[in-house]
Amino acid sequence: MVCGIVGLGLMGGSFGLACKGYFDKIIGIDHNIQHQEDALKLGLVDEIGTFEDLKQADVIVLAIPIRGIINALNHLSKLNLKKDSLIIDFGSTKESIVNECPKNIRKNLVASHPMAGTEYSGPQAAIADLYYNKVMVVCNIEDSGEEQVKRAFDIYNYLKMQIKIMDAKEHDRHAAFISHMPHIVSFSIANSVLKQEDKDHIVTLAAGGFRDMSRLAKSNPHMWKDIFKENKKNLLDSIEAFKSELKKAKDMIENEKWEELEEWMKTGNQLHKIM
Ligand SMILES: NC(=O)C1=CN([C@@H]2O[C@H](COP(=O)(O)OP(=O)(O)OC[C@H]3O[C@@H](n4cnc5c(N)ncnc54)[C@H](O)[C@@H]3O)[C@@H](O)[C@H]2O)C=CC1
Ligand SMILES: O=C(O)C(=O)Cc1ccc(O)cc1
Repeated sequence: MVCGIVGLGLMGGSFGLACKGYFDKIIGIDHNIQHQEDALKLGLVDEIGTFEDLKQADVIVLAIPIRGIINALNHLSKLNLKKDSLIIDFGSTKESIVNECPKNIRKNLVASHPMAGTEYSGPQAAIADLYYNKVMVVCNIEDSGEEQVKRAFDIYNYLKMQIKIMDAKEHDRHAAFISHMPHIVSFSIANSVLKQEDKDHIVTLAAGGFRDMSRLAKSNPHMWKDIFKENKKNLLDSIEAFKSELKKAKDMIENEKWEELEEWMKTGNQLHKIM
């Protein structure tokens, strides 16, 4: 079986590494020549190709930013793909992808979101066990072909992933609160500390907590701009919810409601009991 991976960065590269034993051949496509060379050197794919080569692919993986995925789907809809080929996308939002997928290839697409990743990007960031034991959210499977869903699930099982089925609109709402807003908060922490503090004090006083809270601020701004743009409405709601908690904390501190503040923190302690 032949696989074509579009986007040889963290997600596409890691998929290539992990699926070596599943496919007979993996063709990699990337618009960045350096990334093509790195992907070959790192053994993420067997060869570098073009969109035309995807005509021979049984499985096509789109691991590029969301608008790029939608453009690629439009491009694929005009190619003479194998009849039952499976197209998987790894976009972090799902509603625009399922809504804007051209009708003639909608059955080929199994819209997926791996709840796995890191703050690093590019082929050098690829790791073989990125997907191992992680959740793969699959959206609106009723619009995908039966054969395609079966094949996608077989690949996810091969990767030892836990499959969860979700409606795309609901997925985007939940992802805004649980994944996207925390990234905004981390960037806000990084920017506010950079404005207030100098390098020496940051290095001296950065303990584990600060490193944990600011880790996501290392993430790729280009990729995240796309995610925030696609999920604008839900993201704004999640920022409002966060602002309201921050204001509550500020008011309790200002008015010296220390007992109330302690209770509020005890509520926050509950989160990690369910994860
Ligand atoms: N980074 C993460 O932790 C996660 C990312 N995702 C999603 O996966 C997708 C890929 O993300 P990453 O692998 O992290 O990004 P990345 O930046 O590491 O890799 C993307 C690769 O695609 C190439 N590329 C971009 N646009 C292209 C195009 N139009 N045609 C050909 N090549 C193109 C880039 O040169 C780069 O090599 C994004 O949609 C992202 O939202 C999903 C889950 C986790
Ligand atoms: O680095 C982390 O902890 C992440 O949260 C990575 C991540 C980024 C984007 C996604 O859509 C899913 C996971």
